[in-house]
Amino acid sequence: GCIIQVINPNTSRAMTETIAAAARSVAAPGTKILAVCPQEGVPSIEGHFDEAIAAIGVLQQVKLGREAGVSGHVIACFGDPGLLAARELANRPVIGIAEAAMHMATLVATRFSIVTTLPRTLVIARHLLHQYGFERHCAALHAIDLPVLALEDGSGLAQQKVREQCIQAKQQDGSGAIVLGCGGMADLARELTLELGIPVIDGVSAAVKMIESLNALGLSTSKHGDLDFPRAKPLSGMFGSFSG
Ligand SMILES: O=C(O)C[C@H]1NC(=O)NC1=O
Repeated sequence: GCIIQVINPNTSRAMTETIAAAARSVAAPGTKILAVCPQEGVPSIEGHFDEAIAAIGVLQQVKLGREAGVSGHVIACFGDPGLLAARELANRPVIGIAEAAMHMATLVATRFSIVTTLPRTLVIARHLLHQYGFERHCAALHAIDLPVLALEDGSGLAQQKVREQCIQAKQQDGSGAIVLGCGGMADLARELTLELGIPVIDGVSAAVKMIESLNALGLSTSKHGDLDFPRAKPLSGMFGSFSG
């Protein structure tokens, strides 16, 4: 069996549990999910500053996962923070939930919509569409205009807003699939797919199955070229723990 490390880059334990449950719901019988989050950092990731802080925690967790011998790593935040840096550190596959969900959407529809949290994070999704080459596949992006942790406040308001945005996207965007733009929405995909009759895709579960596929194909992060391990050099202060 194999172990897949699923990293919630924010420090919200409730969201880590939501993410872990989504990962476990699709994991193959022989796959163990190791759900983690950084010891220190940001409680939610809602912009460029938060992403920069969260990326350090992602790298610390990837290093721990590599030392524990995990068979792959999932970065369970829709901004995929630290993705390429993590691939330099890792010897196994590293997949972000945004790229995973976007890839899956292109396999079932010619165009997809994205539903995320705060309007200010729409630009992050746009940057990823450009980076991954999916701009022409994305018909529209929507935000529920609630903070990320509203998904964990127990009121159900954020979940209702996600549902409303998905219904609007299905009716207005001309897209055949919808990508959920937050790790905290991971538990909503199955029910929304059934209720709305359109593929609603969660990147956490998509990424877990992609890691299992890469493992089954004997494929892992290429260490030939720019994703080779970082060049050795003395790292000072808090970064010393990355040395060696
Ligand atoms: O960008 C967002 O809205 C969602 C993103 N932030 C976060 O803390 N986890 C996420 O998936």
